[in-house]
Amino acid sequence: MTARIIVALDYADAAQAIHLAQRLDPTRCRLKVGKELFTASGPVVVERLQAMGFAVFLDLKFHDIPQTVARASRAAARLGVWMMNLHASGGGRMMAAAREAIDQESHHPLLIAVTVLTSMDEEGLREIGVFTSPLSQVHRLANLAAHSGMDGVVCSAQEAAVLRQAHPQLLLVTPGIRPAHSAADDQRRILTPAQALRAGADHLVIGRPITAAADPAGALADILAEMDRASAGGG
Ligand SMILES: O=C(O)c1cc(=O)[nH]c(=O)n1[C@@H]1O[C@H](COP(=O)(O)O)[C@@H](O)[C@H]1O
Repeated sequence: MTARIIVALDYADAAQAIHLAQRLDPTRCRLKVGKELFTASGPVVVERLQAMGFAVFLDLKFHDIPQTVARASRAAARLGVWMMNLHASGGGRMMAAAREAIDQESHHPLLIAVTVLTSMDEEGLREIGVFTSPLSQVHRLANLAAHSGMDGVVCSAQEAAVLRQAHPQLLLVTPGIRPAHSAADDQRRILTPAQALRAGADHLVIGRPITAAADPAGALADILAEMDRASAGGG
């Protein structure tokens, strides 16, 4: 159960991210460095977190022409990160180019494709010309990701059960996780940690419910306990 949680370090600078990391235990969670923190602090923050013993998910969601994404993916692999991601909607050629670039490196991060962002709903998809449900769009992009050599996909836990059946080999990384009674914030497709686990999620990305808590380590411990209960058949 332990390292299934990835804590999203959505901070404005390295000092705040390191401060939070110092309150967490690398045997009990992994950490995610996303666009805000990486843009502000660069690779140094990734290196510092790794030196503290944390496995790092570099969440830059690459989406560009195949050559640009391939070269960016190679740079991410050279940083030694555990996991990295790109947008499946960048297409099969883009994903395959990233796969090929990473395979040529000595260190191979897990390469994960984002399907439909958890902040999107059916109306949000319509706005961008996608006239189908989030579930069917997630399904379509997960199929493409699987055929393009991805190790896994990012999806909402609401879609995890269907994808678990269709793609037993794919890692399912699920943000949009909210313990019961916590605020949804800008997320639209959410589930609790226990529900996500039961749906077949491998890794749960959790930000504000941990980082905005008065006691982040305590909030993480509570979520891990809920997951333990769920996997024991309760919760
Ligand atoms: O790739 C991601 O990690 C991601 C994909 C997605 O569809 N939805 C999503 O929320 N995320 C990330 O997961 C984290 C969720 O944070 P909280 O909403 O604070 O738990 C943020 O860092 C998002 O960037």
